[in-house]
Amino acid sequence: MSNNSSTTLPFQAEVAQLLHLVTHALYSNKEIFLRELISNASDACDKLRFEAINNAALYEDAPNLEVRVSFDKAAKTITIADNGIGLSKQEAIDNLGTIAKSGTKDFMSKLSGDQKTDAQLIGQFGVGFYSGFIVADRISVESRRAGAPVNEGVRWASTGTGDFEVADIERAQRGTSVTLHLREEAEEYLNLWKLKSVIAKYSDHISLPILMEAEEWKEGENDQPGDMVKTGEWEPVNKASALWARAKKDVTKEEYEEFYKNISHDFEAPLTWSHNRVEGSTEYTQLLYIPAKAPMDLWNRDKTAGVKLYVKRVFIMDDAEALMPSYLRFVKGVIDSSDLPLNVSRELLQESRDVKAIREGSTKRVLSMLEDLAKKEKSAVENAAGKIDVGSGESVPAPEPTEGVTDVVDKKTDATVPAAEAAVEFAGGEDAGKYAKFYAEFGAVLKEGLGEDMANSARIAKLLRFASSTSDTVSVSFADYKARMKDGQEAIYYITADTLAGAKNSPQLEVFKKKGIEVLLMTDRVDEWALNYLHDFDGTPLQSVAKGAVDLGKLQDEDEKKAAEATAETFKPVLDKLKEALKDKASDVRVTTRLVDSPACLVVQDGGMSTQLARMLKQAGQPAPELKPVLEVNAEHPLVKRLESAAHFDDLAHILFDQALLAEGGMPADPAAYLRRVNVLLVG
Ligand SMILES: Nc1ncnc2c1ncn2[C@@H]1O[C@H](COP(=O)(O)OP(=O)(O)OP(=O)(O)O)[C@@H](O)[C@H]1O
Repeated sequence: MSNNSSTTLPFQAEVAQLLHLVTHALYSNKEIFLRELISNASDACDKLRFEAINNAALYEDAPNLEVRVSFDKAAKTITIADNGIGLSKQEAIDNLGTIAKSGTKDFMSKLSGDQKTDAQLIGQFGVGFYSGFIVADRISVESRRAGAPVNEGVRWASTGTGDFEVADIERAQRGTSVTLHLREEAEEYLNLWKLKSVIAKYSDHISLPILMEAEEWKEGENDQPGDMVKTGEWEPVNKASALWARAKKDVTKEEYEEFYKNISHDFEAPLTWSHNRVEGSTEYTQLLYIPAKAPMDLWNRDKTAGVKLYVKRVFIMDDAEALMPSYLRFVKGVIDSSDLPLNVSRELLQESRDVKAIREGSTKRVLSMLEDLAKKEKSAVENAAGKIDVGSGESVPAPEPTEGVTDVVDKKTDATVPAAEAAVEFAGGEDAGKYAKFYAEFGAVLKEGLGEDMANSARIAKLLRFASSTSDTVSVSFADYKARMKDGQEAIYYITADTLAGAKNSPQLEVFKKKGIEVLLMTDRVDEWALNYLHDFDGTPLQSVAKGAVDLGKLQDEDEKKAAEATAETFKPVLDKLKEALKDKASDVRVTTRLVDSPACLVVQDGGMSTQLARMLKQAGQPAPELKPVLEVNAEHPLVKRLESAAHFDDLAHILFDQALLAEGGMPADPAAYLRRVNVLLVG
């Protein structure tokens, strides 16, 4: 293609769709365009700095990286220019005409047409460059990639409708300048003060200098009114120091929150954060945030990373798994190491012992943040209940000594205050309810840690919360449960089911209810899998009430046991007949004491896969073993008693089995046969 020739290309379909939405849904939040474009400019400078580690020539004759924001009142334009890595023509076509993000289709399908919820979603998705079209009806970009010849510049222009134009240009400066031709409604931004205040609000933490041309007042001549005129001097308008590198006392709550919004694309403030300088064999600064809301791609395995690794302020990578285990994939933030080598490949870094140490340290830090939130919540609840437990060390234990960690300055989430003081401070304060909020959003993800992070599984177990037969809200910890255990109770009992109602009304629970024994109700899909990895809590075994024979240990009195054995004996002939009738479905049939109101239930062998998990695997198209559960019958139940003299023994036997299956949310293997049998009995 010869110089100056211009080509028109269509946007990828998703871009065209997104552009339409962006301009409409984000209109009430239009000033974010400046944040997005400055953030791109800063990323481009980070990329140059990284590439220049091995190729200093890329700096050409301009080693000072910076972003310049300017405006032209007469032409009604704003320009954001950087001297970063720049774009080649092909990169401009690829990056400014398509959306390369994974999960784009999924995201598009979630949009509802409701502006408010869509705005939230789009915000999370990160519209980046395209946000310019909220305020501009035309954008032109001029760029040259660092190191490329002057005649390999590119101009990209679009009105943000169906297509864009690209042309070859000559461009002396490396880097990119983005010029927004403002819509009439956005002309308020043609004002130094306005632009400065938006930059201060959103981009103060950007570590590069953001420069604007200074203005001064000039008196009018010949009776003309005076005006502000540009002086030709460029002045920094941001603090230009990486926020995480500043001392805690110099960073306000608002700045921390704004930085979070910037790196996460979240509209909502985070629940909490922790900012520390870690000293020891590996030295680094960590600024880690817990979001208040789950992103829509929380379940997307190859989602974009939340934690970025810098080495001495140079952005290196955001490989999620290398920095944070997958069960903490909701964490956002920055880690800046002062002693990792800068000039090694990303692949090598992922293998590095230092990176592993950083990952371990950061995992521990996140767990302490969560423990902290949980403690604050507990003391708030206790105080609300009038149990002021100041400084007992119970509600707010002293912070664990973390070797080699120095607090950068004062406290935020890091409990550097003595326990007693902390308990008073937390009582019912703004932290009340935060852990519950966290748990509702991310509890199911956290549970994956039981299987994924054995080293921390005891800490993770303490952070888990469940509903129980005495509490519908997901608020019961294993420790709460243990504190309420009955004298002589030897296990923590739980049941897994698809729904809370299913769990609560499960026949397996009947004897526990009768005896007033609490049972934890687990309804997350991940529970069954995660619980496989947790055999006990603090020395007390965990026991599924749907597995193995019911064993209430010392809670079952001798008389009951004797009576049950006697019933089993007299009932033996019926049991044998039942076994024979159900030999294809049940691995065994036995009399149980676990039922009170129901005639029968299904259990699996101890250590076996539950019927619920097998069902889930099947639904997910995974191979699942054909399970033959044990049918347990309640010999006191009238329906079971009728078996002895039943004319339709076989039908009744199958009905008992299928009903037990239905009661736990399963489906008879042959529903039509089930109905036929019920009908035979109804008319008979
Ligand atoms: N000033 C710039 N200099 C160089 N490349 C840029 C610049 N602005 C954008 N780009 C390129 O265009 C791509 C798309 O930008 P866009 O803002 O849409 O998304 P992003 O920055 O990748 O993602 P996000 O905004 O979610 O962080 C960028 O990844 C980058 O490659």
